[in-house]
Amino acid sequence: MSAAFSFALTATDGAARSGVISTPRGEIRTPAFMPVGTAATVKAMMPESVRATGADILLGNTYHLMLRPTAERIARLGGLHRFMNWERPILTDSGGFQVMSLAELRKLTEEGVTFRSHIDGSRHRLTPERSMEIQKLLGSDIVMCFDECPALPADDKRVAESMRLSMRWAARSKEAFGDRPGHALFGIQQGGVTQELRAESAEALRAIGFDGYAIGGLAVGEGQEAMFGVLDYAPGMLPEDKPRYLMGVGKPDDIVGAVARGVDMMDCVLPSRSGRTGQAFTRRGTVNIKNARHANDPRPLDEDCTCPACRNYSRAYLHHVFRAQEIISSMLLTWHNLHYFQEIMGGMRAAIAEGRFAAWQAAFHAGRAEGDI
Ligand SMILES: CNc1nc2cc3c(=O)[nH]c(N)nc3c(CCN)c2[nH]1
Repeated sequence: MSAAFSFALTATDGAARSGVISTPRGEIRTPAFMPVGTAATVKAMMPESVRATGADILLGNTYHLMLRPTAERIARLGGLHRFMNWERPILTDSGGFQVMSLAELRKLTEEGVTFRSHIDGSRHRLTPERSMEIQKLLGSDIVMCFDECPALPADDKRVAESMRLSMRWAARSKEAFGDRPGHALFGIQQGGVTQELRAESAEALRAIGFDGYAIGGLAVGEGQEAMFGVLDYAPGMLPEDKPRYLMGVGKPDDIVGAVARGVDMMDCVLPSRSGRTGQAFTRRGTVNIKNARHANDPRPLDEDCTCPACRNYSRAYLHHVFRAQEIISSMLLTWHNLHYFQEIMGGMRAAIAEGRFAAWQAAFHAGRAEGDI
């Protein structure tokens, strides 16, 4: 177990990279997909099941945990790892994005954001300093700077002002984070879809200096083409020897396209949230299990999948328990989706290490139907 936080690049293939992030709580194989455990749980999954899917790290959220059960209570109970029985690495987001998308009566100033809880209407304030304090109380291994992610559509002036505010907040986050061996602080690049603003943001973050660099401000409705357009240049603006984390992405083909452009880490609620709404991702395309055509189908979701849902259950069964709103429906579909997402990551890691990523990417796309299967 290393006492420090470090990143080792082990292979590159075109712009794609594979490597290992070492932390005191274990290693993270990159490219990595992080399941989202917003309220100290990956919904419908036991932590040991999350590990069984192949996840090395999961994500928690400052915003949700500060409101309920509060960071102070989690700290008193031994920190987030003990609290949720996940002893491997945890990355926590800093709260700014969630405040803007969830909270009510938000007020944004240079100091930070004041808002009312979407749970009980209580008043709260988040600043770079308070966000660092909360993430320290939680005990997360990778801490995110407190930033603002502008909602689209936004004109260049608004995006530039927002990015520059986030860069001032990044400096305050770094100052407040202090020197914490074994813990990492990641800066977050902003700048919308404007290359000059992305470059200005990358330079500002480099000057401050971080253990890793996230690409924020994307997957907010710009669409895959515009997102890939930014990813054609943004990862290369960030330090080559540090992890690059694309926030909030994405569908399987988004993830593959992002890794092809140099991204090392991603997180997304899609596999878990879709699992609860009856949508299963497979190598041949998407299965909407509530569709009547699955009612009598004895086959598994995916004959080539080794997850518990595909090994032991038919589409007919999954169709039945979804329609009956049985709890096992969310459990099985979430497990399958997270297993499949980790299979994609494992396939890419091996392909990059062996210099055959282009062939792997072609095979990935060849097997997929556009619509539902
Ligand atoms: C789903 N799309 C999406 N875009 C994001 C951008 C940021 C972003 O720009 N900043 C932060 N702090 N988080 C973001 C998140 C949350 C990641 N769990 C995003 N999610």
